[in-house]
Amino acid sequence: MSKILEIKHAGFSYNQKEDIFNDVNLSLESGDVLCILGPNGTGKSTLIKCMNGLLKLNSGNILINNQNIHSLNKNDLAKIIGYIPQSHNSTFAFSVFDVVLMGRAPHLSLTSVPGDKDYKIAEEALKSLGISHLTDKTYTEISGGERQMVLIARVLAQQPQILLLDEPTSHLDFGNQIRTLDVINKLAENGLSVIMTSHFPDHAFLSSNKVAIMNGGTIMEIGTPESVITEENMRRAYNIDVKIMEVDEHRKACIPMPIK
Ligand SMILES: Nc1ncnc2c1ncn2[C@@H]1O[C@H](COP(=O)(O)OP(=O)(O)OP(=O)(O)O)[C@@H](O)[C@H]1O
Repeated sequence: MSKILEIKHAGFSYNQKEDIFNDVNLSLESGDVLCILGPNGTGKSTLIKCMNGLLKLNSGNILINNQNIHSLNKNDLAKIIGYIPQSHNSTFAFSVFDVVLMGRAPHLSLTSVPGDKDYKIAEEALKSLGISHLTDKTYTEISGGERQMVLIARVLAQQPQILLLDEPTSHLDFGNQIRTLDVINKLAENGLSVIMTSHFPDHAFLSSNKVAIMNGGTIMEIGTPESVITEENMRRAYNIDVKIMEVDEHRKACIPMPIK
């Protein structure tokens, strides 16, 4: 299968002195869900920002559909890549529906306005996440978790080929975390490629076919969830003991053990 995204020997530094990461290599095919785990401050969000073209690598390349990311203009990139940052504040009192409808912007020309098709796509995005009841609410007056769901709806309305999600479940209640992972799984079944960062190895077991652990300035391990989320790798990455348990024949769970 052809690679939709490829990162080759990527290195990045904010100040040209200390590298945040070096020699990062990974690739994504249509329908892949890659979960990036790793301790705080190891560069997961920075790498996601490089994949979105917001930051420029110091070394190496990022290819989107075999084209260098920096050869694509902003609008073309927005048609291919949807991105939800770790935190997002809006000071404008848009309605939830308008926020979701804004996801259609890359598909409209400078002079056109959203049409019936765009309205329908925005409605469907809200419905697929079970949040149609928020449609007429004011975005600045809903909870942090509700806002996170609305941003996911907006990025779904954008209909990208690649979805970059920086800790997509961080503000969500237990049920909405699992429902969001389920939506991600369904989108991937339809060919969307997803890269998400997470602090929950179990979320990778639930929704990913690839896992990478960022640690010590590079990708420490990459592969299937079963091969990467091991007791030894979790100890190396997080310096804690975990037990990997079989929930059933298709599912494992990562249980943290008390610190002795
Ligand atoms: N704008 C910036 N300027 C300078 N340094 C930064 C900037 N943003 C992040 N850093 C530094 O880069 C390193 C990696 O940060 P990053 O946010 O990518 O880590 P992370 O793995 O996503 O962390 P977390 O799991 O805590 O969200 C950290 O040491 C951080 O302090």
